[in-house]
Amino acid sequence: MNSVIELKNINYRYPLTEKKTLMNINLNVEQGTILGIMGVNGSGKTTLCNVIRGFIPSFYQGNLDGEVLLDGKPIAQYDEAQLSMKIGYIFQNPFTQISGVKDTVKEEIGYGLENLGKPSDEILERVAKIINLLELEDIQNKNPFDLSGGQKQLVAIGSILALNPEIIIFDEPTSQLDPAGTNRIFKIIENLKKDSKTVIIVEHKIDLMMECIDQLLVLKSDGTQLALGKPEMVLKKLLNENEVALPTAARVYRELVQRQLVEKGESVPVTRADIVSVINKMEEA
Ligand SMILES: Nc1ncnc2c1ncn2[C@@H]1O[C@H](COP(=O)(O)OP(=O)(O)OP(=O)(O)O)[C@@H](O)[C@H]1O
Repeated sequence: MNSVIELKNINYRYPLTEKKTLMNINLNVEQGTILGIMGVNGSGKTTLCNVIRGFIPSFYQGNLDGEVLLDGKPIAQYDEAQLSMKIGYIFQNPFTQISGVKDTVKEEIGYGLENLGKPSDEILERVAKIINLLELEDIQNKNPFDLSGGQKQLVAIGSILALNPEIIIFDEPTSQLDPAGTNRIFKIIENLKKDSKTVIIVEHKIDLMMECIDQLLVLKSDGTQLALGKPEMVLKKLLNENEVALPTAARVYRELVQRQLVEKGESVPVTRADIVSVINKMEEA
């Protein structure tokens, strides 16, 4: 498999701050896989996304050490236009993503394509597809500023998906969404993987995140890397730490092990199906 994103020994300090926000981060994301990032508030998840997108150091400045490679090439060798086409970034705050220059949701979703100079029939076709995918039919003619927070978040996601980037970074994409909207986004993420897209997701709804990720990175509160790897192995490590909250499957498993109802195995259940299978086996025994 091709390594799409590689971070080698990343250390970063924001301007005018004394403490580094990220320390010794090493990461490798293969094409068509989903990386989940977990960590408490302020552990550096958004900062890390900004490093991968190249906003650090170009926009935020500060001191960045280490290497960021995209498709094996240093990120500094890509210009901003190339990066914006290659990597879609869905910001934590959807309000910052709305362009402010379009009067309707459908125009807003097509705005990025328009900037790329795509022909209008292609824009119309792609926008219609996105509206259908995100179920935005009822609000497609509304002004983006007249939308609720959750609706704005869906429009912001739609604007990025319309551009069809190879890599998509979702920084807390469901923070404003109700359960139906949240499920829609996770379905879309699974479909992106089927389309061989590479996805990075930061999400506090960890149970849902566990259902779709291939690799899990956990940041410590001091900005260092606590664990990276297959979720079942990372969660095994987290069982003995109090650094972050565990997903439900792992918490239930830890309780069952502590009560000596199941024997501790090589890996830890990650998904709902995993823990159901542990419980079924326990009942059979
Ligand atoms: N522009 C900035 N200048 C200086 N420090 C910053 C800046 N942006 C973020 N920080 C600091 O960097 C640290 C990491 O912030 P970051 O937003 O990356 O964390 P996070 O893990 O994404 O948090 P959350 O879960 O709350 O979104 C925090 O201590 C924050 O105060």
